[in-house]
Amino acid sequence: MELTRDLISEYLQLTKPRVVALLVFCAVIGMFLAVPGIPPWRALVFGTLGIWMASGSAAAFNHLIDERIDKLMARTARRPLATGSLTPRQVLVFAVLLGIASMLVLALLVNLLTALLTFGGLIGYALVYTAYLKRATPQNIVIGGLAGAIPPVLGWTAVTGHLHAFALQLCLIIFVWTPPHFWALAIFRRDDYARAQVPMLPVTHGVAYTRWHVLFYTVLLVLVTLLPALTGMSGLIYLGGAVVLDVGFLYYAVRLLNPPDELFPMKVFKYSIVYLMALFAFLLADHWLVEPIVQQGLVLQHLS
Ligand code: HEM
Ligand SMILES: CC(C)=CCC/C(C)=C/CC/C(C)=C/COP(=O)(O)OP(=O)(O)O
Repeated sequence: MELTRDLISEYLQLTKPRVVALLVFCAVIGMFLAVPGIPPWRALVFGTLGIWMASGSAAAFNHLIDERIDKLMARTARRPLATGSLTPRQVLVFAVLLGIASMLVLALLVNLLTALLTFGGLIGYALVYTAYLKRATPQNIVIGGLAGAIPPVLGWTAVTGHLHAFALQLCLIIFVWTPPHFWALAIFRRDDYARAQVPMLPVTHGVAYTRWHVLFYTVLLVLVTLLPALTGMSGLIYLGGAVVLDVGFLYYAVRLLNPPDELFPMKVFKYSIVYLMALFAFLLADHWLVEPIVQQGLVLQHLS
């Protein structure tokens, strides 16, 4: 019994459950923003399940491909492959089965476009980012970030069956958010990356250079997060929330140039996660709270 529980927890760890939880949260918000009211239950349930399984499969492939690196880094040394509690064969079988199951769910129970785009995300993260970019260039996470940014688009297409510029705005937000999210952590963990010879920006170009990059992308992020309000996708509730969150991120990014202590980059990293979660929650709150008022207004206009 104890053994089974341990085994389940090892397999669960392969799916990077906390990262994937935020990815899926962003996808679900994409679903809600795509239509007025509650999206059809089929897209909601099977779309969420399929995107969750595909992301978990991509994460398991990442464990498999990164076994050597993960063993060398303190942050990842306790992962199932690094400790030997699972074999590469077990991880491969798990990743392939989860990937196939996700494609079947999405293609048969949601729609083909969502299945294809999700497959793109899976390949983008597991192969393009992990197997190639991560080892090849310090711009790895900028380009590879596209795979992690796609979930709101997947949510949107799961509900509507087609792409929309509004969904691409959400993708752009996560895309630009990824560099400050990751480089803040990479500054703190630079010795890990140096030991494993992974060419992350703080290792190849130094910490000072990376701090300025965090600030540059944070400024870009502030501008990009204004887009939903400027294009009429979202209203004042979103804008108010985004501005407050943006001021917070700018504060952290500027302070990172002269950090008060060694741990400060981790505070920036943690803030980035709260930031994205809250930003997407504001998108949903705005959509839900404003939409009935707009509809009521339209009805009143129609009656008068
Ligand atoms: C190429 C893109 C990305 C890179 C390189 C990256 C990198 C990382 C790394 C190295 C960690 C630490 C993980 C750990 O210690 O287990 C992490 C944590 C995290 N990332 Fe990212 N990330 C990326 C994209 C994303 C995206 C798109 C999301 C969600 C939308 C996300 C959400 C999170 C969350 C929630 C955590 C905290 C996990 C925990 O507390 O265990 N990341 N990220
Ligand atoms: C289908 C679909 C939408 C796929 C999503 C892919 C996915 C799980 C993206 C998460 C990004 C992430 C955790 C990158 C870190 O990898 P890393 O290897 O740099 O970090 P590590 O050192 O912690 O393994």
